[in-house]
Amino acid sequence: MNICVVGSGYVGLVTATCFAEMGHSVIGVDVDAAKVDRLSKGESPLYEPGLSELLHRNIKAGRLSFTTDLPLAVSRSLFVFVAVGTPMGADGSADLKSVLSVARSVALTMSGYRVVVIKSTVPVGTCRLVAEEISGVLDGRKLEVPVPFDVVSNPEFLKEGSAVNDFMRPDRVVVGVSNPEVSEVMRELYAPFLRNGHPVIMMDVLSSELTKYASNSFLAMKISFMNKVAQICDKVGADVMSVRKGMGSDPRIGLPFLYAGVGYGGSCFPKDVQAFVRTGASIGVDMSLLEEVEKINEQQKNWAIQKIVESYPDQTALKVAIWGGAFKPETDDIRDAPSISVISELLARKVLVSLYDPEAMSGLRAVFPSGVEYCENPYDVLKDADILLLLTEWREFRNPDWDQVKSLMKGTLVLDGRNQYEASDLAVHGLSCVGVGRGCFTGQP
Ligand SMILES: NC(=O)C1=CN([C@@H]2O[C@H](COP(=O)(O)OP(=O)(O)OC[C@H]3O[C@@H](n4cnc5c(N)ncnc54)[C@H](O)[C@@H]3O)[C@@H](O)[C@H]2O)C=CC1
Ligand SMILES: O=C(O)[C@H]1O[C@H](OP(=O)(O)OP(=O)(O)OC[C@H]2O[C@@H](n3ccc(=O)[nH]c3=O)[C@H](O)[C@@H]2O)[C@H](O)[C@@H](O)[C@@H]1O
Repeated sequence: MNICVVGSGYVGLVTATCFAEMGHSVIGVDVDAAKVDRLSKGESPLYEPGLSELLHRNIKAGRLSFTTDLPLAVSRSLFVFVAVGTPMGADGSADLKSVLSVARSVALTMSGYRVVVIKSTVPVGTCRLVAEEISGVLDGRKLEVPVPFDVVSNPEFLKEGSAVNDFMRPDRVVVGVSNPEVSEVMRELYAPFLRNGHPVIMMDVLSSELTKYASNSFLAMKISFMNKVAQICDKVGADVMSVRKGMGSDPRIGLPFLYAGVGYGGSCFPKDVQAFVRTGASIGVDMSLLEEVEKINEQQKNWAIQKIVESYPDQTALKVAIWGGAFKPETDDIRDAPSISVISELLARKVLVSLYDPEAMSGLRAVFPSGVEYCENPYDVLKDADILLLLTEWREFRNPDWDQVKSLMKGTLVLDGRNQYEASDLAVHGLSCVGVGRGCFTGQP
């Protein structure tokens, strides 16, 4: 089938590449000419495991191309996937400027039936707005025979760092349609991705739009809940990792997404929780539950600073070495990463900061061009550091050479913001480890 995907960011680029991998003819569109230029040469502008290889293969096979020319792409495609950004607006609601501007351009271009698929995360009711925008523009053109079209909601659930795998093997695909005839083509499109029995869940458009916000908000709520449990654990001397196991083994609760840490970040949870709160407010539904989720997350981002101040009330000439700056492992994305608030606060306190991250350093350099010493490997950051602070649980930080760590550092404190280490293991090497929600835990059952 002929598909165009508008927006070539984390979602759009993965969507375009994976559809091409399934044999479709795909055109990726973006307004950013420099991005399109790099993509046309087969260079991925973002780090996502497995993506570069698929990108190369499909460009070479002639199934995938990129352009800034939206009319050209729409003229050649039956499906127009919209995967542009929906950033947080000034009042916390989702900014739909890009989505609606794409809708208008599509309307001005399409000469025959098109399926416009909204993949961007958009508030409930947006597909209706998109359809109105398209019809309005069509009316403006006073066509004698109106061009038929369908607007479909197809929220995306991929996670950064495993985006290709999530798209190629989704747990489920949610599709919201207002015209039952379009369900069949959507099922056909996704069938090759769902060979393992996972379903395409068909529903009405409003429920589909809502499913996306309900899912992200629920996941954010699980994390904030565990961060609250971790605060209790710290006070009473319990271990949040044991509590997680005990709770999560109940299948009604489940183990995933119960990790306490330095707070959730990324381009989606923070903005989607806020947007969902705004949706509630706009229709008179009290969303204080989610306001609390957000408040707990903001507090949690301060965890490292609190621990540093407790151990070093005077921070004169203090040096903190940081491992990891990306908002999670396997990505170069630093949007709303907890590292940004931690580093800002450390610099405001005149603390010396050194940092290593395998993929996110160029992004962090743009945010903190001075004040942070960037190092090319995890051990260089440790020279004369008083504290080692783990903010992102990259695999390469899992089993470091603790003797080397100890010999390079001036101090002995390891702040484990992702609960990757056992205090008793580090004690053997002369290091004291403080985790999240296991601060008082001695390692003795
Ligand atoms: N990043 C993620 O893991 C996920 C994101 N989403 C949602 O998908 C949407 C896109 O997110 P990302 O891919 O992360 O954003 P992104 O910021 O990485 O990419 C958006 C792209 O759209 C382009 N763009 C903006 N306006 C355009 C226009 N008028 N015409 C053509 N291109 C345009 C931008 O230049 C950019 O390359 C958002 O609504 C987000 O909430 C959904 C699931 C996962
Ligand atoms: O809409 C989106 O953009 C996406 O948002 C999240 O995906 P993503 O933000 O890429 O990454 P996650 O793995 O969900 O992690 C988000 C944040 O939560 C943190 N987290 C995650 C899990 C956990 O148990 N504890 C925890 O603190 C991570 O460190 C990270 O900062 C969702 O998991 C995806 O399903 C969704 O498609």
